[in-house]
This record gives sequence, C-alpha cells and structure tokens, in this order.
Amino acid sequence: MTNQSTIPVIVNGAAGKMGREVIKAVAQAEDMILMGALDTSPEHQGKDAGELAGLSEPLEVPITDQLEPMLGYVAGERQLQPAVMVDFTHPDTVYNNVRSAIAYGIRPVVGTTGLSPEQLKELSDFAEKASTGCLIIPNFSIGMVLLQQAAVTASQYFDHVEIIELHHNQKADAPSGTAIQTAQLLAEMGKTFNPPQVEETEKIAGARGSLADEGIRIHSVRLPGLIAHQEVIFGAAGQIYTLRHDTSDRSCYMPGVLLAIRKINQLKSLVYGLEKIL
Ligand SMILES: NC(=O)C1=CN([C@@H]2O[C@H](COP(=O)(O)OP(=O)(O)OC[C@H]3O[C@@H](n4cnc5c(N)ncnc54)[C@H](OP(=O)(O)O)[C@@H]3O)[C@@H](O)[C@H]2O)C=CC1
Ligand SMILES: O=C(O)C1=N[C@H](C(=O)O)C[C@H](O)C1
Repeated sequence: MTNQSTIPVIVNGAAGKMGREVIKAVAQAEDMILMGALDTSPEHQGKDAGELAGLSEPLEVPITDQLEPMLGYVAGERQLQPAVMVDFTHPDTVYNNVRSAIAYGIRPVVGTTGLSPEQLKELSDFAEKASTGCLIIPNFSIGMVLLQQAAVTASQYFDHVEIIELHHNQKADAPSGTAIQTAQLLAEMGKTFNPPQVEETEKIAGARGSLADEGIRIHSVRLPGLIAHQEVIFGAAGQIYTLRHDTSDRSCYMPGVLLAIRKINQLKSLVYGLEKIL
C-alpha cells in the first residue's frame, strides 16, 4: 500500500548486477515503492523489473532508458514523499545522472564508482545550492567500513602500507572506488607512508601499482571468479598486519543501500561514505 510515508524509489542501472539486487531489496521493503527502473541496455527495454530481478511476481514496472521523462514523472507525483534515485550504472554516465536527479529535486543514492575529484566537487556544490541530499558511497558493506576503521587505527603505528583490490573482470574502473577511499582515509591521518628505502626501477611499467595519496600504492587484480575483495597490508620490522574483506554475494550491500534510502531525506548536501550515516 502506498501512503505518505512510503519512499518512492527509482533504480538506475536496474538490469545490472547491482540494480537487480536493489530491485529485490526495495520490493521487499515495506516502507518503499519502486516507481521506476532505468537501464540503457537494449535487450532489456520493456521487461518487467521484478521478473528480471528474479522475483516470483511481476512488479509491473517496465525497464526504460528514458531518464528525464522518468525523473519528471516521479517528481510530479507530489502526494508522495520526495523520491530517491539509486544509481548503479557506469563511471561514464553517473555524473550526468546525478546532476539530472538533483535538478528534478530527486535525491541520489550513488553506488557507481569512478567519479573524479573534480566531478565530486562539482556535484557537491550543485547539491548544496539545490539544498538537496546526495549520498555517494563507494562501498555499502558494513564489513568494509570496519576494515577501513581498523586500517585507520593501524596507520597510527605503521608507516608502511599497500592496498590490493581484487574484482571480477567486468569491472570498468581501476583502482576500485573503495581502494581510493581507503587510501584517502589513511592519507587524512596527516603522514606520508612508505618512505623510500632504495631507489626503485620498474622493469615493467605499473609493476609497483598506482600511486595514491601520501605514498600509498594500490594494486588492482581482475579475474573471473572474483566478486569484490580488498587487502590492506601493513609492514614493519619483523611483522606483517593484514586486513582483508571478501564479498561472497552482492546481497551484502543491501542493508547499506536501504539505510541510505531511508536517511537521505534528512540531508541537504552531498555526503561521501557509508560511515557518515551509520
Ligand atoms: N558502492 C558499492 O557498494 C558498489 C558499487 N558498485 C559499482 O556500481 C556500478 C555498477 O556495477 P554493476 O552492477 O556490477 O555493473 P553492471 O554492468 O552489471 O550494471 C550496470 C547496468 O547499468 C546499465 N547502464 C550503463 N549506462 C547506463 C546509463 N547511462 N543509464 C542507465 N543504465 C546504464 C548497464 O547497461 P549495459 O550493460 O548495456 O551497459 C548495466 O545494465 C560500478 O561502478 C561498480 O563499481 C558495485 C558493487 C557495489
Ligand atoms: O565493481 C564492483 O563490483 C565493486 N565496485 C565498488 C568499488 O569500485 O569499490 C565496490 C565494490 O568493491 C564492488
């Protein structure tokens, strides 16, 4: 039943791996209603979002690639609460999706990674001006938040650290958004890591990975059979301290996604990171 407190939700990237999980989670949440399912993949146009997500009953929400008409329609449904657009699409399109949603007064909950620092700043300014909440969350799993907190604690005692992120080989961006965020959190500790011990020569370009903030290196592995995994490895004389998170099923992200949908109406600007709303 739709009522005043039901949150209208649009899922962008609805036919993708994450989009299908979000459709299921939203359909099962009593305080949400799926108002729209966007996806540009030609083979899924017009299909029922619920059936595509593997639900036993259709949701009678067809997949469409018409972003602006959908945003306009949902924004016009004034008897409902302000709507939320969940975005799990592609690094090349997420910036425009988020801008369009904010322009229509629809709050974006963004899982798509790959936004540049400049794009993040522009979206932050845009959301602030529009006084509209926007959540950008590189990783929705609670386990990753805990790993990052443990890494921040360890970084007070270790000066040497490297990050390895491992993902399925359909992933478009590297390094992962999570690895970049992890490096940023460590860099915010106000010290430079990995003081050089010798002059290094890369015999093959990229052998030492990518150099993120404050001397932290990130190594990206892409293989079929992987989902999403990350290690943060600290080293000191005579010891190694390894933190590792493994995703075995994408359902692990759903409690975080539902929490973000519920919390975003309390926000009036852009917030980055799941830890900020826990
Ligand atoms: N924050 C987090 O916790 C997580 C974030 N992610 C991120 O989410 C994003 C999506 O991941 P995933 O679901 O695995 O990717 P998929 O490729 O499985 O799904 C993306 C879907 O979006 C569609 N799409 C592409 N461009 C557009 C567009 N302009 N408008 C609407 N739909 C579009 C794709 O269609 P087509 O295939 O035809 O291009 C595809 O169906 C990635 O950036 C990934 O890194 C993933 C997991 C967790
Ligand atoms: O593409 C993925 O799968 C994932 N992307 C996010 C990232 O880039 O960090 C989150 C998680 O690692 C899964």
